[in-house]
Amino acid sequence: MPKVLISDKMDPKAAQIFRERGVEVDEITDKSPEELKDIIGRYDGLALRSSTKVTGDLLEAADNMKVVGRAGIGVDNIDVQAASAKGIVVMNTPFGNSITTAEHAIAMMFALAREIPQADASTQAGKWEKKKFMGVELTSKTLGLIGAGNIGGIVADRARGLKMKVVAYDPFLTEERALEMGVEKADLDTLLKRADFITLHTPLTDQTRNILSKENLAKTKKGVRIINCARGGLIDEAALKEGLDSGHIAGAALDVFVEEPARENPLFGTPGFISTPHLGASTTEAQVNVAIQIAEQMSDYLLSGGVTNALNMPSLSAEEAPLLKPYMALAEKLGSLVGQLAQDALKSIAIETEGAAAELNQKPITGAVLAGVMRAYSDSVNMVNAPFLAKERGLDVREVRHDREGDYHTLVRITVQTDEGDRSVAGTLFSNTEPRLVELFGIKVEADLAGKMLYVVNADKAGFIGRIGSALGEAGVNIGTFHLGRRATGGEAVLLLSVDQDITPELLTTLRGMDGVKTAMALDF
Ligand SMILES: NC(=O)c1ccc[n+]([C@@H]2O[C@H](COP(=O)([O-])OP(=O)(O)OC[C@H]3O[C@@H](n4cnc5c(N)ncnc54)[C@H](O)[C@@H]3O)[C@@H](O)[C@H]2O)c1
Ligand SMILES: O=C(O)CC[C@@H](O)C(=O)O
Repeated sequence: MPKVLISDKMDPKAAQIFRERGVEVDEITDKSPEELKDIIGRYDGLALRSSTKVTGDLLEAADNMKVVGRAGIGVDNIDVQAASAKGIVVMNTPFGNSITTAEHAIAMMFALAREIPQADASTQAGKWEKKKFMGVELTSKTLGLIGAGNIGGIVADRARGLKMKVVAYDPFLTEERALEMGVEKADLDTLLKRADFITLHTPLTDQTRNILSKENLAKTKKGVRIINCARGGLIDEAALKEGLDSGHIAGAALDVFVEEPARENPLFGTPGFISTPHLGASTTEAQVNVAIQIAEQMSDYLLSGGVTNALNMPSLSAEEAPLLKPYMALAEKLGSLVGQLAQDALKSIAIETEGAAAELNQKPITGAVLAGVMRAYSDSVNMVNAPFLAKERGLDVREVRHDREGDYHTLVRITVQTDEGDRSVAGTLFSNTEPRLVELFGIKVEADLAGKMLYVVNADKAGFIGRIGSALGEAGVNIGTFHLGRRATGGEAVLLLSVDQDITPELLTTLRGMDGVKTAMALDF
């Protein structure tokens, strides 16, 4: 009988379902990382919320682990890459707590507008300070929505019901979807300039970390009120405190913090600041939803191999799995490359297969491409829900099979339509197992997409490669592999380098300033 550990406080329904389905279950919460490491080897599955940190170090000791299940949305407490490397499926419950979290953001907005926590504390202290608490109305105010996915969409809907105007910034939001949501699509600077309230609903990624930086906070309207019920790290907390202290920011409500549990924080006690201890998902309804869903999904996988809402694996039958596995790795890498490189809202994606690839079930390949593309924008996307999300957001997805064999015995090509035109990448499998990029925006290359990489587009000029090498060397960045391609001698050339250290924003600025460089970007696979 498979054995599961529930390591965070979870609704009792989860344990009940595991037992009813024939899975043995232990509920052991509040263990230190060392204590957890000592016992993790006994379990086939780990069910958790946000407290347990599933690090590479913990997974090293998880010798029998087959599935890690997050009863919730964000998986930033799970090292998905390390789990995948160990063949452990990671699942989440992408929709179970969305309404609850959206309602928490709206509650925080009301609390800020009317200073309810402060007025409550003052009244209960016997002060009756009627003149002190002069609020603002929400009606007719502009709500700036950063991140217009599941939760952002529900917040927008509720805010419109409150007669607010909603302006949304989300690179993945199409005009059509914005229209359907009744929101105005805007760039970040416009949103910052116009919003009376700003609410954040993005995952924490390299692109969203400090999205409300000191510089961006300075661009906001005087008297703005800010809500974060998504992830700590989206706002520069020190800059937020400065803004509150100076009076530029009238109020801020945080449910999430850079360091959690946030037992101490410089923001505590700042006038205009209110907080909750990561309660976004904490309602009876949401906790029952996510507990039931995760226990059912994990039991299915452990008992019959059925896969639902996995972040690192598509739904597959037992016969297809071995044939499709290398193609899905290729498809996800190509999708991830396109997602990282295309910085505009994508309008359409065409997934073409040639040769051996065209003989296979296209759905898992498409799912893997879409999951790769959208992982740059969302951490709740997976190979199962990616096609559904793409459709919901108005993204046109086309699958084209070509019977002909081209230069390669098997090929997957992805073409995306962006505001800047069509862009296409293609890859093949070496020895039928090893994914390789063979074409990048029309330029022939040959590269493995893995780990940290640097992408540079430059004018093909003598001495350029030496200068790039020196710039990386001076920054202490070691080059692992070096791939080069060009359209024509002296024309546009691309460099794809795998590197051992992080490409810092400072290094990117240096590279972008070099003579001949048109684009320089850090990529991660
Ligand atoms: N406080 C809580 O308890 C709680 C509960 C549930 C979810 N969350 C968090 O809320 C966040 C959103 O959840 P969701 O279900 O709406 O996710 P989602 O994937 O449906 O939506 C995220 C949206 O962010 C957008 N986005 C990505 N990068 C962006 C960028 N650079 N700028 C602007 N937008 C960007 C995506 O395109 C997507 O539309 C997640 O991080 C999740 O972990 C917190
Ligand atoms: O489990 C929780 O309480 C928080 C969950 C939330 O952060 C999520 O990402 O789903």
